[in-house]
Amino acid sequence: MKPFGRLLDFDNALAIVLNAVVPVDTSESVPIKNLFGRVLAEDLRAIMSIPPFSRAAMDGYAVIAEDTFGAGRRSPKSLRVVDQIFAGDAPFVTTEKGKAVQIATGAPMPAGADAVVMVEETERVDEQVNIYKAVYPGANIGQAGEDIKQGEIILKQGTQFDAGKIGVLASQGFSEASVFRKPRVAIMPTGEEIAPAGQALKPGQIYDINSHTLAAVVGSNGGEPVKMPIAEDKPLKLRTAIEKALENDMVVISGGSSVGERDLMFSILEDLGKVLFHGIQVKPGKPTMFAVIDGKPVLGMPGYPTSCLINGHVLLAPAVRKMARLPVEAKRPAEAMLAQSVPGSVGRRQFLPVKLVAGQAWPLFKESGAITATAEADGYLDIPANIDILEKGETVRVFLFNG
Ligand SMILES: Nc1nc2c(c(=O)[nH]1)N[C@H]1C(S)=C(S)[C@@H](COP(=O)(O)OP(=O)(O)OC[C@H]3O[C@@H](n4cnc5c(N)ncnc54)[C@H](O)[C@@H]3O)O[C@H]1N2
Ligand code: MOO
Repeated sequence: MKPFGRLLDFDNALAIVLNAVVPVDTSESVPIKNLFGRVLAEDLRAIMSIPPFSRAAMDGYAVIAEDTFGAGRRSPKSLRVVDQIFAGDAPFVTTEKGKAVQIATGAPMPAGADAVVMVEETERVDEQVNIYKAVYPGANIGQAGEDIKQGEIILKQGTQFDAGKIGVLASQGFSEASVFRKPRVAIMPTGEEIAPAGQALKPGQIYDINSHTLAAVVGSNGGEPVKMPIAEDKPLKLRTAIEKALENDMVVISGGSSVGERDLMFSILEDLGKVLFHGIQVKPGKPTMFAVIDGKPVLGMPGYPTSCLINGHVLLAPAVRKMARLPVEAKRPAEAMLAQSVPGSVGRRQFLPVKLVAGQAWPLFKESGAITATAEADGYLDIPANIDILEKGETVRVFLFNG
């Protein structure tokens, strides 16, 4: 058994982890339908202006604005309708003074016309149209290049695709983009007592929770979770499993991080590489450890599901985001009133899951082994190490898991 020794404070632990992870620098081409959330690997320039041609922004009549000057409800201007253009038609008709062309929203403007009168402001009488409202030049027209100009950078390297940015890409007729490869994060559960779903439990066994919660954290922060088989707590087996997992960009191990007889992780990691810390002044998550092996980061998470998941949010997620080239998540805390008093954990900074109900924060922590606390939680309180008690009714800041 190996005691922890000196515990590191959380900010230092996070800094060590972030310092050791490197952003991926290889890219791949991904079809547009799979681009949501991906990170663009190069600056993208417009190959065409959008709209590519000036087009009607309203259904109505394309006119020479001057012909409508002075038009009013009681003094309409009458123009001769010479043609009709639908969206998708090639622009061929020309408008001359005294003439109008019936036009649909999105149809190319006929040469000569410089405005569109909305159909609501007109009355059609056979070949004539009465215009009841004057329009200024440019009225109700989407000008060519008004949205995007050919040659300009439309999306910068490092942009994360959301719905709007996918739309900008689509405007150019691009069906794929070059994005950074997702960092592959191997997730390795350990322990004789852990069984995979679908397998009957032997006495003393429980189903694997951590590899699934960690995979969700990795996936939602731009990484690709690579699930490894559950490793037995035997030195040789663990060592071989870790070596295999190191084929990926990062390895996250759950369990065996504490100081029990079978908690072998520290000595194996120290043997394979360098353990940079073991033990953080946080609750939950004290036994968390971090090593670097052949330049690859290896994070050892506590086996307890709540400890593992909370530290997944606060320690693993920022590391994955950095590797995936995503911005540091700007945590916007929501203010709430504490619904129950909470004892501090003197000497350990506490990340306490809470549920928000009508502006009140309800503490949910049960014990480190319970998974339901994090399932019900909207976020967590970040309680400093020197707090003895947080009183009911105090205003607290809740860091939302999806905020
Ligand atoms: N003498 C001490 N004992 C413990 C200390 C300590 O400081 N001194 N720290 C405690 C704290 S705090 C934590 S947290 C746990 C962490 O222990 P380990 O990381 O070594 O994890 P295990 O012992 O392997 O497992 C703990 C618990 O979690 C269950 N588990 C493990 N993996 C999974 C999984 N993939 N899915 C679901 N549940 C899992 C495991 O069965 C155990 O019940 O140590 C305390 N002990
Ligand atoms: O540090 Mo442990 O993770 O409190 O349960």
